Amino acid sequence: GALVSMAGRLMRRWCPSLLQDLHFPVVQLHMSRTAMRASEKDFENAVNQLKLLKKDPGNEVKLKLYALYKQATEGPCNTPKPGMLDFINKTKWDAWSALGSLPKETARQNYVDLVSSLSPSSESSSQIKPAAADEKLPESENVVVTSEGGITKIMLNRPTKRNAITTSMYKEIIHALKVASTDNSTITVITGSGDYYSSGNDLTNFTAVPPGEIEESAKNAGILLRDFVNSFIDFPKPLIAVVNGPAVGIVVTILGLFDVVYASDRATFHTPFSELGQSPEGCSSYTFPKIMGPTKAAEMLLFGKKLTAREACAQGLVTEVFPESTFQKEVWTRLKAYAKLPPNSLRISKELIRSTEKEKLHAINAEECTVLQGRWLSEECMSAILNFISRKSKL
Ligand SMILES: CCCC/C=C/CC(=O)SCCNC(=O)CCNC(=O)[C@H](O)C(C)(C)COP(=O)(O)OP(=O)(O)OC[C@H]1O[C@@H](n2cnc3c(N)ncnc32)[C@H](O)[C@@H]1OP(=O)(O)O
Repeated sequence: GALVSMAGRLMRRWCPSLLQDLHFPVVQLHMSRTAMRASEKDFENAVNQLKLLKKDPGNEVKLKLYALYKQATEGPCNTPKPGMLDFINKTKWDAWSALGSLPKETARQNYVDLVSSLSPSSESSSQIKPAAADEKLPESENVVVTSEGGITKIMLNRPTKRNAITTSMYKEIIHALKVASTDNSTITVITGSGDYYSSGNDLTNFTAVPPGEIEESAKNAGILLRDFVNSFIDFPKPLIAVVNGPAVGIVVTILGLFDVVYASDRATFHTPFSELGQSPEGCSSYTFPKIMGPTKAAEMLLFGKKLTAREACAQGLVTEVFPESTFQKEVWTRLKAYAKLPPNSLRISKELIRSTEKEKLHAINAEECTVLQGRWLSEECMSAILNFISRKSKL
């Protein structure tokens, strides 16, 4: 105990030197610029952007940046572990080593994402604005955003297509979450209109691609998906899914990133990736085994087992199930009460609950998107999508 407390005191005393040390990667990056590949341009920009930061991001973030930088430029940590009393170098080594075999490209991307989350616009939005009059946010036809009584509601509104998510809807949801993260609401809710919560990715997103542009299109879809999932990972306020009916694919996988999930007893939860020649996304390859255990997760993610709302609740994916007849009334009564809680307290508590996982989730998201990008170009996936379009297959 005495040793630990002495170590703590020393660590605090040595903190300034830790901060100075962590500037080292910036200098080294410029020396090794010639070794960069094309996609490293963003990385270089991020390093420059970091130098413009007005606010010190704190030791924890600097340590993450250090580790990501080392992983991105040198790969996995294989240098000898510094001695117990070499606190600073040991802390840095631990952070780098914790990234395990994270691919260099993913580390680079995570570095860029982390720096962009520290940009001046994020800095200025770290505080909730004081309560103001309820406001109506700009609406689009397929994603309807309203804000009232401390609740921002993002409603998927394409019921004739079972609320399938088009490319522009992904962008609209990203935008809606960005606005909601700094508006005067306390909580944010995502729900669907009509009978379905959502049938997931619109399978025609991939069919209007001219020949010769398929690879480029898969790459763009990978970037869009990564940004979409990142906006859930980083969302700072309580995020609640009101699952009004069946849910398929991406809208199921991202549930592991929500704080609370309420479901009607009519809802089902289906992730038919293998059937579609695809692979899990939305960080579900990590969150599902963590939430429900690896064998239950495998049944869903590998074999596409569809869960009822009650089964999903028993597995921990859903918080509570309500009878369809009283679902809307009960859920919204509860949410209205939650929205009266102190917003800053909710935000700070969410940060405590989620912050330790954030970096890992970003890494998993990037990896899942890379894998999925490859899957979209596969024969298995293309023929599954063609089957759906030509109505030979339905889930
Ligand atoms: C860029 C990021 C990519 C992220 C990747 C995410 C992966 C996933 O989300 S995988 C999941 C993809 N979703 C599906 O495979 C669902 C496919 N849909 C169905 O199997 C069925 O439509 C249904 C079981 C959801 C509903 O069946 P139901 O009999 O009630 O209705 P339908 O007559 O089939 O559909 C009505 C209407 O809606 C269109 N539609 C439904 N789902 C989709 C969809 N996912 N993509 C595109 N269109 C969809 C369906 O074609 C019908 O349209 P028409 O009335 O014009 O024929």
